[in-house]
Amino acid sequence: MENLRGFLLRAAKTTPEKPALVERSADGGLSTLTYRQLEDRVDAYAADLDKLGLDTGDRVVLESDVTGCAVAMLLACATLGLPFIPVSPETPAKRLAAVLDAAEPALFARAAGAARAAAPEDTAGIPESVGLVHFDPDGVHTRRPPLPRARHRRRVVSTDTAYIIFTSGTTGRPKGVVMSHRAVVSLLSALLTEELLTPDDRVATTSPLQFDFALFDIGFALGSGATLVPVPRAELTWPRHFLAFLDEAAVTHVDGVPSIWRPVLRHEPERLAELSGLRGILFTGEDFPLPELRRLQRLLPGVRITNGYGATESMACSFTEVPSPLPDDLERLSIGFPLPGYDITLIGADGRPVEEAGAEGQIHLRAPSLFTGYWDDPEATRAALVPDPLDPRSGRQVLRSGDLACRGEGGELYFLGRADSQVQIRGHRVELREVERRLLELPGVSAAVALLVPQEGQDPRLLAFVVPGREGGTEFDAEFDAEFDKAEARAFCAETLPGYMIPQDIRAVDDIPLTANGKADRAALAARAATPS
Ligand SMILES: Nc1ncnc2c1ncn2[C@@H]1O[C@H](COS(=O)(=O)NC(=O)C[C@H](N)c2ccccc2)[C@@H](O)[C@H]1O
Repeated sequence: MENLRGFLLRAAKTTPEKPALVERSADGGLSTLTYRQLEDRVDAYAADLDKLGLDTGDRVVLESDVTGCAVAMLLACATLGLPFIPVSPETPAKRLAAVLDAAEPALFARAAGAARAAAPEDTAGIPESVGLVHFDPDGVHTRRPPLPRARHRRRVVSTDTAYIIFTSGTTGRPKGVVMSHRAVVSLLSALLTEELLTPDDRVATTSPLQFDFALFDIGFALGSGATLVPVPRAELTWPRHFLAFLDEAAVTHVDGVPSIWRPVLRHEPERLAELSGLRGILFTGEDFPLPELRRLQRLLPGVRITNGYGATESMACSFTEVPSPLPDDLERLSIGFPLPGYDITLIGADGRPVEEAGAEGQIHLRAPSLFTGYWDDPEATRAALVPDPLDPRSGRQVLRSGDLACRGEGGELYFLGRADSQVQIRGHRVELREVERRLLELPGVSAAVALLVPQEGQDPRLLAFVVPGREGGTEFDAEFDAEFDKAEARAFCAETLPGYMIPQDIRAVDDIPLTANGKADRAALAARAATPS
């Protein structure tokens, strides 16, 4: 029976004494949780939760960083058929309120020791109707029991909801991506065939629990019988501490979005090169700027770098090894081919399948891990889960991804950007990623973001921000800013881009503001752009 708990705790039967998690302990050392200890904690939590009288399908908001207790709590929820909704302790109160309002959970489970748990009225922001518990290595502690409810306890089946990830939908109302046990287990099982991990691997995970990259890492590591090593946020943001932690925990793999490497590449390239035990790096979520990727490869020759592509609505769909070394003339990374048992059709603007190489189409995904739908939003669901364009009468649905792609000569896929990021300037379609790619070819630039800032009654302004990154990097070298010649940069763009795609303003910045999940925060850049440079 496909259930997240069964799949993630398989190793408890075969190698119970192996470490499932290695994490920073309160005394500053490292603590280990074996698969048996993890399973015992899952069962203890499940017994405590069961006493609260929740019903199959009742939602549990799980507020925590990625820790052994959080993994045990989400597996306890999976055991009882309680969909969990992961949120980070840093989630702003307003956003948390929006998620609680949409999800109407029965219970709020807060990691003891988290900042908000220490607050005097830590029930603030949690509606009276929602129960509140704290959890720690000793168990689940009830602060406020959930309201009594009619119970229709039933068996948990594989199509039941394992979790709901609320993404900050562009419209402001958070969209809840509902994922079933079967969907998650099928993705993780398909991934096992890629043999990216062995049971001896120690996988550092760097994403917040609210990002499905963290849930993927938990499933990827534990499903492989390997060891999960959560990197504390406080240590992730300091390059020296980050590298020291990876070394101390003898990490063999590091999973994270591209931006986690920017500070390390700039401030500690030498120490990075000394990481001896590293075998693999996996990134996802957005393009990895090629200048930074080349430097990472040069510093870590022999480390396999994998480009994971996909959306929360299917968790993932392709994993492609980055060529090593990257050919000098390589312009963009491929997102390769879908996992075994997955299939992608590119659909053109005319609604017909795109066959020829180089032609652009929207990714439509056939997969066993498609999401159930958006929580309480049938309209958004219908827009994303559409009839199979190749077989409309079959009743089968495919994910209309919103991503554009084309195929190379060998059939491999290239991500071309979001369909909704197609922007128009003076009636011309602007491909923001084309602008970014050209800026990345400018000597001394290591990252670039292009964006359109709408203007009242006028054409929107095309702006760009670039991050300096010399070989061997140093602090934000002031002379870069002084010498960074905007006119020269614009002329450089003009050599290959049509006039309407040349940024009207290009600014050198020390860093790119990031979203909670570590992606470039274009909204923050647009706001920054509004202030005179
Ligand atoms: N490798 C990429 N290059 C370039 N743009 C990308 C890429 N992976 C996504 N994206 C973009 O990010 C969107 C999905 O964003 S998301 O729903 O927050 N999901 C993720 O970012 C992570 C994803 N669920 C995942 C988790 C774990 C393993 C693999 C993939 C995609 O539609 C793409 O636009």
